[in-house]
Amino acid sequence: MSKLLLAAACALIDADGRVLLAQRPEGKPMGGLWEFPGGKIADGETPEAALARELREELDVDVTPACLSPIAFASHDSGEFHLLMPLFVCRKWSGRPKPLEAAALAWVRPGELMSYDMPPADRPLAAQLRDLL
Ligand SMILES: Nc1nc2c([nH]c(=O)n2[C@@H]2O[C@H](COP(=O)(O)OP(=O)(O)OP(=O)(O)O)[C@@H](O)[C@H]2O)c(=O)[nH]1
Repeated sequence: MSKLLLAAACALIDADGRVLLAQRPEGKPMGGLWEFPGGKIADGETPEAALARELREELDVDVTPACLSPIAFASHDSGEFHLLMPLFVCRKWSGRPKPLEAAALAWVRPGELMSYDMPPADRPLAAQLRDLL
């Protein structure tokens, strides 16, 4: 098996039930694709702490671990590494999301999630999220 890569991702859900997607910048692997905000879990970090850090760095929003609910996970082999990534949902945060690292942000209705071009690991997650919301 390729090396395990641990990451964590979060679906922020707004009051209208829309999901926040972030577009990966061109020049990064999978540039241009739409993903859930998040990133790699550092050594010694919990998934929740990694997400709180990443959401602050990427979006300038603050979340508390108590507001993060895990709903699904991706287990996907890219050839180069095997990604293991829990997906959390979060309905309560502080701050207004800004694209500090993403090329763009989009608030997406659950029924439209599958029309966004996403990394392969995300497609089953998006389908589960759509069915859940
Ligand atoms: N954040 C995030 N990463 C994802 C998703 N789907 C997916 O395959 N990944 C992969 O998970 C890994 C971690 O993501 P990342 O590149 O955002 O992590 P990071 O911010 O720590 O990266 P960097 O510091 O190397 O730029 C990457 O290989 C990324 O391609 C997703 O929905 N959200």
